[in-house]
Amino acid sequence: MIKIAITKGRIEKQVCQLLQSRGYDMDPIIHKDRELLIETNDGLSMIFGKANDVLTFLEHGIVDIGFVGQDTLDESDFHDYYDMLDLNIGKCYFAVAAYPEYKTKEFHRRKRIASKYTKVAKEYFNSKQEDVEIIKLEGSVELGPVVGLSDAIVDIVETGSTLKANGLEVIEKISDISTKMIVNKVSLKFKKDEIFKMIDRLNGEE
Ligand SMILES: Nc1ncnc2c1ncn2[C@@H]1O[C@H](COP(=O)(O)OP(=O)(O)OP(=O)(O)O)[C@@H](O)[C@H]1O
Ligand SMILES: O=P(O)(O)OC[C@H]1O[C@H](OP(=O)(O)OP(=O)(O)O)[C@H](O)[C@@H]1O
Repeated sequence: MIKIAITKGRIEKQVCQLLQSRGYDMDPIIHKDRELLIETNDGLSMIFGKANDVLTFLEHGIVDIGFVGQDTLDESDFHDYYDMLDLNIGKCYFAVAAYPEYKTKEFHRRKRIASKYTKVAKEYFNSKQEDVEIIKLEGSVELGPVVGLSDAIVDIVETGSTLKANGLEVIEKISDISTKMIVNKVSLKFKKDEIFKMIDRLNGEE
């Protein structure tokens, strides 16, 4: 049996649809109610959790495979996994965003940057050799500039409509995000054939 953790929320449905389109029996998932662990008829055991918890389950060997966004991987300090496949879904990107005047404004103090992804934000501004103050927000990060808490934000942009609705714009794109299939290193040793079979199926090669 292959044990899988799928990130709940936005990408959950797309991952399940992809598995279904590649011939996996997703009926037990489609008809699930509030259950968090489901076993399918073709030997998959699936749990659904918050993005960071998917990494925790994989790190502790509870699951063999995780389906998780690159954003979560970028923000995490855990790197001891194999990044096996880009599913090409859940596509969006990290960007610095602010009011248009940010580009021409002169700052006589450290800029304040709000983000849910403080590690990504820190690394980005470090790479620019800019010393900024990073302020952690848990969500609705666009509020940072709107309420005057920060000069800019580092956040996920998909359609850009949240930025637009709040008068903000992309100042600079940082990096692309999509959903990845990651694998526990020990699992790849002991369940190599099953895992590669799944990769082939997801690649449409079987
Ligand atoms: N517009 C988007 N905003 C945020 N995440 C997106 C977007 N589009 C795709 N994603 C991907 O979906 C994943 C899950 O996002 P989702 O918003 O469902 O959960 P979350 O980030 O844990 O937020 P919440 O705390 O609201 O549950 C993200 O990690 C990212 O990889
Ligand atoms: O470019 P868009 O298509 O508008 O998508 C981007 C928005 O979606 C995400 O927020 P989410 O809805 O997950 O809520 P949150 O801000 O509370 O995390 C992200 O943080 C942006 O706010």
